[in-house]
Amino acid sequence: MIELRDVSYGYKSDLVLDKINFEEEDPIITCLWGRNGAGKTTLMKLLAGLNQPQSGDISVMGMAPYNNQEARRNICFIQENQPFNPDWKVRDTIEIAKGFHPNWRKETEEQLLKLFKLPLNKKIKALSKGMKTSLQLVIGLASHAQVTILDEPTNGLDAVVRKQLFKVMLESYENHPRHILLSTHHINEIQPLCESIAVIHNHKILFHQSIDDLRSRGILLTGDQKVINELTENMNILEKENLGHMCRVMIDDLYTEEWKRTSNKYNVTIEKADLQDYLINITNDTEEVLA
Ligand SMILES: Nc1ncnc2c1ncn2[C@@H]1O[C@H](COP(=O)(O)OP(=O)(O)OP(=O)(O)O)[C@@H](O)[C@H]1O
Repeated sequence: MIELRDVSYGYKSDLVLDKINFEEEDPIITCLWGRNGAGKTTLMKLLAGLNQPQSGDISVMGMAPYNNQEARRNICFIQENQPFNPDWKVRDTIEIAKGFHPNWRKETEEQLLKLFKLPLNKKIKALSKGMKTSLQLVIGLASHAQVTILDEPTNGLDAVVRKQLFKVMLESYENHPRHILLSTHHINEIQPLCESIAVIHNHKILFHQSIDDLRSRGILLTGDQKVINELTENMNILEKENLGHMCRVMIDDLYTEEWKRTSNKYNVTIEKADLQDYLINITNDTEEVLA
């Protein structure tokens, strides 16, 4: 459905994406995770055909998206600050968006409008941040575009609405599978939705894998420093904190039954590391983490 081959892109002399490769063959919900400025929006704009790669090839449903109206009919890209006309009403904005998306589904539109309680007669400039995000989501999801790209889709939404939104999004995806790419830097809230995750770091796709596999990575061990040092020798230590003669470390390994047995044997406490903390640590290039 989407494919990027050796794609590079930068702004003036700043390289953002360096010969990246990324592919999703089937309908799937993918989370694109990266730290601030990692290049998530840049990648999304390339996929949406708003920018042209400086080298490499992009294919969306078999077509290069840049400057290609036919390819763009398959794509709905909702940016973080969607440039809606501030003087349009919510109702008009939805009507105009409909014209760009041949797969538009009225029932998804109505379901989401009800969920968000959006005031149809209000002008864009009079909407709160959460209302603007809600409007973007109505368009993004009701478009039923084969490739739906949502940049930071939950900004400004409260916890209750976010939960309901995820339910609607999953139902809509299950009834009408399509590729949904969501960017975030808060994986914990979005991970129940996603089947795969791609992490951008240092201009590259650091990894792209199933979210289930990622969930089992990252272990926290707490215990006597000497014992922990021996247990973790030659391991990739992501974080270390000394607490008197005790210490607590995060290691990059699978949280397995074997690790549980080992920690029990050596009187060391073992916990599964929080996913967001794990991602932050594996994308932390500063030396002090390991001090
Ligand atoms: N129009 C632009 N002109 C110049 N530099 C830009 C432009 N847009 C983005 N950049 C730079 O490109 C890099 C990647 O930005 P991008 O917005 O793609 O990252 P991001 O992962 O979406 O970040 P965030 O999570 O903070 O939204 C950053 O260093 C940013 O400053």
